[in-house]
Amino acid sequence: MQLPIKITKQEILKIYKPIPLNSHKGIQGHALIIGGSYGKMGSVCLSSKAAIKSGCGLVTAFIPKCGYDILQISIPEVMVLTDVQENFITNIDYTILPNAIGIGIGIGQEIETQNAIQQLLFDNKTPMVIDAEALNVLSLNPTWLSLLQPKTIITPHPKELERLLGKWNSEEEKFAKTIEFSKKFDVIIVMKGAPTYIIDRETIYQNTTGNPALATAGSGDVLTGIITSLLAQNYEPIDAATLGVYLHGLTADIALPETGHQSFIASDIINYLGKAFVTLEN
Ligand SMILES: NC(=O)C1=CN([C@@H]2O[C@H](COP(=O)(O)OP(=O)(O)OC[C@H]3O[C@@H](n4cnc5c(N)ncnc54)[C@H](OP(=O)(O)O)[C@@H]3O)[C@@H](O)[C@H]2O)[C@@H](O)CC1
Ligand SMILES: Nc1ncnc2c1ncn2[C@@H]1O[C@H](COP(=O)(O)OP(=O)(O)O)[C@@H](O)[C@H]1O
Ligand SMILES: [Mg+2]
Repeated sequence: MQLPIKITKQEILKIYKPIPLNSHKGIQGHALIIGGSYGKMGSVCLSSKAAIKSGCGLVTAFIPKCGYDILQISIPEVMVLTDVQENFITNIDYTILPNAIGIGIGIGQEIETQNAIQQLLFDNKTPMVIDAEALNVLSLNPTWLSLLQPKTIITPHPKELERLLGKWNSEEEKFAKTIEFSKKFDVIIVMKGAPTYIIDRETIYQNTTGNPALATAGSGDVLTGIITSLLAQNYEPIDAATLGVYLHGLTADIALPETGHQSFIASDIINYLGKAFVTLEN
């Protein structure tokens, strides 16, 4: 196994692209966040707000009907498309042309939702981030993994990773299985944890930012929004993954003196994104 490449500020500055002075929302990228179900609309609010706060020009959320008012009132900057069903997603039908898709947060595992995910994977050619219950749906239907476009980014926490790979008996075996999976399906795996590692075939990246303040509900949903936004802005998938993970952790490091570990919540990741981006301009 190769030694991990540390994701430091020095490495990040090699890939970070400041926003051009003459940019406008039409060329800053359009991110589509697909997720949500009854009782889990907060995850989509967090993810789509994180996306619009990470530099893309437009964000659309595709959600079940029950989330319409919630989304529109929580984040007026985000556009909303709804499924025909009230409480969960059954048919992912849209006519917009997003530059990146983030799917899975709060989406649930209803059989109709599983079928809708399969249909999207059949049709989709857009760069994609797959998280949360969309990963569990892939674990339940492993043959669908062959539908993923090359360099799709998946962002499992340890339990989601275990559902995809099966159990491991040591850290070494976990990395070996993850590398094998990345090679087999040509996907980038963000192995969330403390620290987070990113696996791109045999290359391993190790994040250097973040702290236990991030151990709070919704912090992964926010990460999905950030990475999807960067993908929509035309970052290469591996660069979107490393920059996204670095900025996500950095928000918690910057916030810590003010919030402590305890009072930092997922919305604070979004609140501190601006300060995290500013460190890359100096
Ligand atoms: N406000 C909202 O709308 C929110 C909505 N959300 C949405 O809810 C959906 C379900 O997501 P989820 O991750 O809570 O459920 P699930 O996959 O069963 O994992 C839980 C189990 O996994 C484990 N585990 C997790 N992390 C681990 C670690 N670091 N290290 C080790 N183990 C770890 C741990 O298992 P245990 O250790 O207890 O066996 C834990 O009990 C999803 O769609 C998400 O987007 C949430 O984001 C919250 C805010
Ligand atoms: N102790 C910790 N140190 C650093 N990062 C952490 C720690 N605990 C959690 N995180 C980060 O928080 C995020 C949690 O993601 P996830 O479990 O998917 O949360 P949720 O599904 O509630 O949004 C991951 O990015 C993970 O790396
Ligand atoms: Mg999660």
